Amino acid sequence: MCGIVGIVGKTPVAQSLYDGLTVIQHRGQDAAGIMTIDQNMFNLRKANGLVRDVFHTRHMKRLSGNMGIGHVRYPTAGTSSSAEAQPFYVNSPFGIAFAHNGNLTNAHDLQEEVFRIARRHINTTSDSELLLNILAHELQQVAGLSVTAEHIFEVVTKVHKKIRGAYAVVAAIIGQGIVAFRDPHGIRPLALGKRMTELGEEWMVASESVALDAVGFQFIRDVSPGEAVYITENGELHTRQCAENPITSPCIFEFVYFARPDSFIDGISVYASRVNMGRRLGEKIAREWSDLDIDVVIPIPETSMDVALQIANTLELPYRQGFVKNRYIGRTFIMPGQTMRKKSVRRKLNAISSEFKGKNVLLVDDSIVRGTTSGQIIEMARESGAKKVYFASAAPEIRFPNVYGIDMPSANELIAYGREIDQIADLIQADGLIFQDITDLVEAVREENDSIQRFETSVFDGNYITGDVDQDYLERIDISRGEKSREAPILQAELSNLDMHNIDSND
Ligand SMILES: O=P(O)(O)OC[C@H]1O[C@H](OP(=O)(O)OP(=O)(O)O)[C@H](O)[C@@H]1O
Ligand SMILES: NC(=O)CC[C@H](N)C(=O)O
Ligand SMILES: [Mg+2]
Repeated sequence: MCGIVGIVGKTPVAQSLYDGLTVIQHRGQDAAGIMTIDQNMFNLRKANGLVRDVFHTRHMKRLSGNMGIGHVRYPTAGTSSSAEAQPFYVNSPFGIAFAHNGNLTNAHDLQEEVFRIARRHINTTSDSELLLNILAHELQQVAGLSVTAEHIFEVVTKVHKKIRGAYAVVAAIIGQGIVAFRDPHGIRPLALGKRMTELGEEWMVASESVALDAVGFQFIRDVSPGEAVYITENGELHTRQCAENPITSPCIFEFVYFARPDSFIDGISVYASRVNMGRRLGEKIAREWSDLDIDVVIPIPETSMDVALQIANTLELPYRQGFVKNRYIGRTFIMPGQTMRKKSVRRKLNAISSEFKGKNVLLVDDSIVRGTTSGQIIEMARESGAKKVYFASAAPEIRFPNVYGIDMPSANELIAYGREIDQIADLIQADGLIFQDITDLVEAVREENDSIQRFETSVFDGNYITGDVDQDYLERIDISRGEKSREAPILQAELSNLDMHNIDSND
């Protein structure tokens, strides 16, 4: 679920890009990068790691210039190699730096086309490098010695026709400006903001509005699904709808888990949607478990806290913090590899025994995906002396792989795949287990903006809105990206031999 930022400023932008990336760090913990443009030169720093570890003072000094883009990566295609960290770069036409959040579903077909039609070489297995080369090829076809807004809109229109899947993109074209666009379904989010300075207007795009807040940009609006935004290096804004049939269908998992609660996506407060999820799930618990003897509601930090508090309010039960989160450990779900995810749960969360001893507890999480967290947390609650442990999930059962930028390529890894609720409860050792209904989840989010008719809900119902995902496709990604394929260390080592950058991004 990577995060992207881009700024066209009047003064150096590196610090704002850095600060913007730190507040969307929750979208990707594997790699980070910033590319700026100064006097007709790109400056790049990217590497594996968190934002605070990748950029040191010496890198920040090198990232001069008033225009630039940044990325935090959560790999959902290709490998975790630093060669696939973003931004990516191509030298023609003009020189383009590029960052992408999402996942293409027709990357396989495009790969061949890029070589056959454009004679372009892709040096990684990243779908984002592919997308950059398609964009570059189309720009090459239309632009002369400079780029106009018309060129950009023509190019994005063509790109929409060629590629399928989820993409929110920002690209900086040297000597010209920054272009940003969102796929015609608007699966991944993208917000536009403005900052007034004495020297004039500065513009920023970012995956989440919270990144704009953090660096003093005022949220203007979401980039519409299918729309392209072009900001010239002088700060003129041009926008146009470039998709023939845009249908707003944002990914519902952004609201369940990915986005920060203080962000607004497509006019919806992520926080308010989570409170609604809590209310609706609380009502379901009251309806279906009226005879249950719950003493206390306890959240599983961090994302479920807003939901759990509302469940407690709805059920008129006490809400207590039974687990303490180690603030130096990030999100476990977006870590690569099941071994690392499993180990991290206990390092990340520790129980306060007194909150469990002799009590019947209702544990609340935003979602149960592989069951890594819930299984271990229930064990911890019992070790701490809980009498009974009930479990509630603010999202419905996740039974289908994700192909749009969440790393769940294989149904077999999902604990709810092929299982009924009581079988899942047995596996995680819960005394009772309840999931939100899909209609309630959708309505909880829609309550905040009922003009949105549809959400991307494939992980719950197997309905892939881009219309190009069939069983064959799912089997292919299962083989290429499933847990087994990632356990092949040779592949990783071989690929890191190809860590080549034509701009210095190292120390
Ligand atoms: O069933 P699983 O495969 O364990 O996945 C679901 C869990 O992973 C996420 O937490 P995470 O630790 O990533 O982040 P958080 O601190 O934001 O809750 C999510 O909030 C659930 O707790
Ligand atoms: N989660 C994402 O947005 C990832 C972007 C891209 N598919 C990558 O793997 O680098
Ligand atoms: Mg969690």
